[in-house]
Amino acid sequence: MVVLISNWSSVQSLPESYVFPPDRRPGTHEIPASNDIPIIDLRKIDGPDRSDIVQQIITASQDFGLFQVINHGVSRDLTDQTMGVLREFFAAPAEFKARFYSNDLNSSCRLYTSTLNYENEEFHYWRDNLTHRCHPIEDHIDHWPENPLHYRKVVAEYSIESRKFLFTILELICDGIGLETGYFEGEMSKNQLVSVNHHIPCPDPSLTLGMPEHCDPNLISMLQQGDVCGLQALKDGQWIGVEPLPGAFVVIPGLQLRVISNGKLASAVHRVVTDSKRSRTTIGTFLNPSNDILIRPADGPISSPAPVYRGYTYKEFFSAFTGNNCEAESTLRCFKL
Ligand SMILES: O=C(O)CCC(=O)C(=O)O
Ligand SMILES: [Fe+2]
Repeated sequence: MVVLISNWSSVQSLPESYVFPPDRRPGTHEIPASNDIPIIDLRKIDGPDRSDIVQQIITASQDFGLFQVINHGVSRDLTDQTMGVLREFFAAPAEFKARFYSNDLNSSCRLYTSTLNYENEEFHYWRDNLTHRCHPIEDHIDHWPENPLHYRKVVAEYSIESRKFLFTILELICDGIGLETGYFEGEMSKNQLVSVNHHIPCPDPSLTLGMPEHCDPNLISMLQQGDVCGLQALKDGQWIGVEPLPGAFVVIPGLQLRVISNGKLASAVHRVVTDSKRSRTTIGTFLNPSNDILIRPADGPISSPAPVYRGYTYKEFFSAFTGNNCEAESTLRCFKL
């Protein structure tokens, strides 16, 4: 069994297998958190300001492919409790965590380190990951950790609330790009994952990464960052830091939104750098289409004058994505008309 980094009690120097080739290292140049990343306030979503909020979301998705959301309606109590039980999970004894070790994409709960391809990868990423399948909850919850106390109850409530939040954002996007209400319901968003990244303090953040540069291949993602910096997004060829705002969610439209919007919405390229002093835990919630659903640019003005991608099943897309080393542009080229 692979050794999780969360099982290491103290690491004085970066093991060789985590040292990236020089051209792929993040380096020592400090990347500050950017004030430019749009922050969308949902407080007035039910009043006359709704159309303004819709416009802010569309502009942020076009310009950055990523934005932060405050006053999103998920209680601080719940986000804090969820972070609490997940951090306790990673602090638990190695023997307890070993029960969840798996790299099977279909398992209801899987724990692994670096990537699912640990055995064959050239170098490792500085992270452990625990992914829960969570929709419908009753199909999966019995396979989630049962410790610490209330773990299942808290993570289940979080997954329900985060799903509601993502549907609120998707409805606003529907309004903004002229799709009928409910376009993203059903098979389009059938599979939901709560994916937790945990990074222990890293002896040399300049030499390694917590997650590679990537776009999310799914429909849409949200992230609860905790309070340690690490997420960076690529904007106009430069990396910019995404500030961990207390209580905020980061939203990242996935590549499926890019295709459905006929290329009008962007999906930010992002990566995770490590921290030398503090451990970092983040909670991602991903909505994914079901494997056999047909994805294509939506009908209507959004696809005018003509669709630029052909239709495909999500299964086909995902297989092209992994076949293209999870690189967004080369994957999308396979579906360009
Ligand atoms: O942990 C983070 O800050 C980002 C995670 C992420 O990009 C992902 O899981 O796809
Ligand atoms: Fe991501």
